[in-house]
Amino acid sequence: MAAAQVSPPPPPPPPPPLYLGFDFSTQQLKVLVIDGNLNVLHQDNVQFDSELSDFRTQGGVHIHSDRLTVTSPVLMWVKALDLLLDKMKRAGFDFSRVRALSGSGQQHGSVYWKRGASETLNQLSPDQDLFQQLQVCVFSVSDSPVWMDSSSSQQCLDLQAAVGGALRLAEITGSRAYERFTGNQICKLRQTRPDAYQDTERISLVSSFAASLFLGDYAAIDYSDGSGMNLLDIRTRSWSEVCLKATAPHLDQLLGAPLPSTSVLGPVSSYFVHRYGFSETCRVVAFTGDNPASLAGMRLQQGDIAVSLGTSDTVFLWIQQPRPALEGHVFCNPVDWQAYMALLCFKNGSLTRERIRNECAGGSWEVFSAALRNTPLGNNGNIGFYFDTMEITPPAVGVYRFDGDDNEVSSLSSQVEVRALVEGQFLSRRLHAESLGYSIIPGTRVLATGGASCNTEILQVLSDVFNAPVYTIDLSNSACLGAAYRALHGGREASRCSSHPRLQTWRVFSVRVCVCFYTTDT
Ligand SMILES: Nc1ncnc2c1ncn2[C@@H]1O[C@H](COP(=O)(O)OP(=O)(O)O)[C@@H](O)[C@H]1O
Ligand SMILES: O=C(CO)[C@@H](O)[C@H](O)COP(=O)(O)O
Repeated sequence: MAAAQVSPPPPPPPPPPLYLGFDFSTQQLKVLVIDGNLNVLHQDNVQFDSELSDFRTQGGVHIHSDRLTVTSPVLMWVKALDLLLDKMKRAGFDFSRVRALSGSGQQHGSVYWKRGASETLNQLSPDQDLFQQLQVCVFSVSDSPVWMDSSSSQQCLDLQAAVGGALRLAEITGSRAYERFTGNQICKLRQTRPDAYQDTERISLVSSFAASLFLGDYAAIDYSDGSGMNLLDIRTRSWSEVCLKATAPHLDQLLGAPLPSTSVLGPVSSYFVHRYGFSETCRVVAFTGDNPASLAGMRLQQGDIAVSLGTSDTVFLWIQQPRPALEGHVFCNPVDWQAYMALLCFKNGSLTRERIRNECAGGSWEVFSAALRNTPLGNNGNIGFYFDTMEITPPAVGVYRFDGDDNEVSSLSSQVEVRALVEGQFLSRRLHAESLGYSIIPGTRVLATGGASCNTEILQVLSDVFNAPVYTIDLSNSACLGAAYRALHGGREASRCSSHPRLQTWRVFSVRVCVCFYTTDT
């Protein structure tokens, strides 16, 4: 008699796919993992100063002796990626489940690939880490200029003169000439280091540099981060001939063609497949700037104002039509290619708060927060404006303190100084936003993110000064989250859908008392 046929049990379903978002920001490299239901499953980071101390950065950068030039070692970013992926591997992370990855980078910074570098990128051996293979002969400039740099004033003046003035430049590129914007940095490099420039075969932004590592090939610059270069025509979304010509000959060949921020660039390079076990089908979605990625991560809606408290403080919002001005920036929108985002950037943000914390609160955020709790809203009229380094908005430097009678004073008591700083910072964010026409009206939501947004006392001051409720989500690195969302949606419009579950997790800080606003010219 024939034995009864027992069919084997069905194979277990494959584990659900995952999506990675990276953020190459000023002080650290971060990663965040989500599943297809947008649940955050894992987060990790590498701090540049402490975990890569051989590079001797402070706050992720080197400030040069002229106090204007600010750079970061490009190999530090490469080594940070080795370290982060090794940490994840050691923690047992299953890279084979990653269906797509994307990322963001601090805006405006530039990376210069040496002639022949693309071959090295194409032929990476999985037996060695990226740092070992990229440390020689791959970068023509080892110290990348970053967003904190303000050493290209002459190049800014020249560019504005060449295109017909500051407002004309703003009409084309979304911004008047700014020192940190990449085109002016490229122009300065060409003039001051012609040999290094001649030896360059490709120029990337920090975001497209990071995407290139994953792709094993040069990644395109996306429209949104490309808007921070003073080179892209934000309406035609192509390089502006007049700006290119004024910056460097044949620059378009060094930059490659820009692409929509939602582009899928291709599969991850075989290096990552063999070294970490990524699937060959894992896709790399275009990387973008950290502020554009935050806009995606915070799911900004029309009328919302986002305040990012990272290394820089930024204020940004989603806009439908560009209205470039002499202050602030208009970038192409990273989520909806027909829309735009407006942004103001303040250089003296977290690092200035850290200085005052060190001087007035013994280096403790807890003591700093207690000072905010123990001082009254409005600070009895005491106020301060702290521009430790040349500010971007407004272009000013120095520390200015005023007492309740509006007299300039040289010092304030510790607790009063803490409140004077934070109120002064947020007052400036509000005044500059309003002077550009961003209205804070009943119903406006202020959405806070970035490292300092974990501090509830700071958020309370933000709410009081903006006279509006401030919302946060339960994690402060919205750039990473936005990058993971962008990976998940793989360039699809769906990333704009408003019925997002994370909206349920916003926490609100409400206005305590209607603030009596200061009158000041700053
Ligand atoms: N508890 C806190 N209170 C205020 N600020 C904080 C707190 N924790 C971290 N920060 C600030 O967050 C900053 C880093 O923010 P983050 O968004 O991670 O920066 P970036 O993305 O630019 O590297 C630090 O410089 C620090 O001053
Ligand atoms: O220059 C700008 C925006 O224009 C900065 O916001 C940089 O993008 C750096 O971002 P963080 O590291 O401070 O988040």
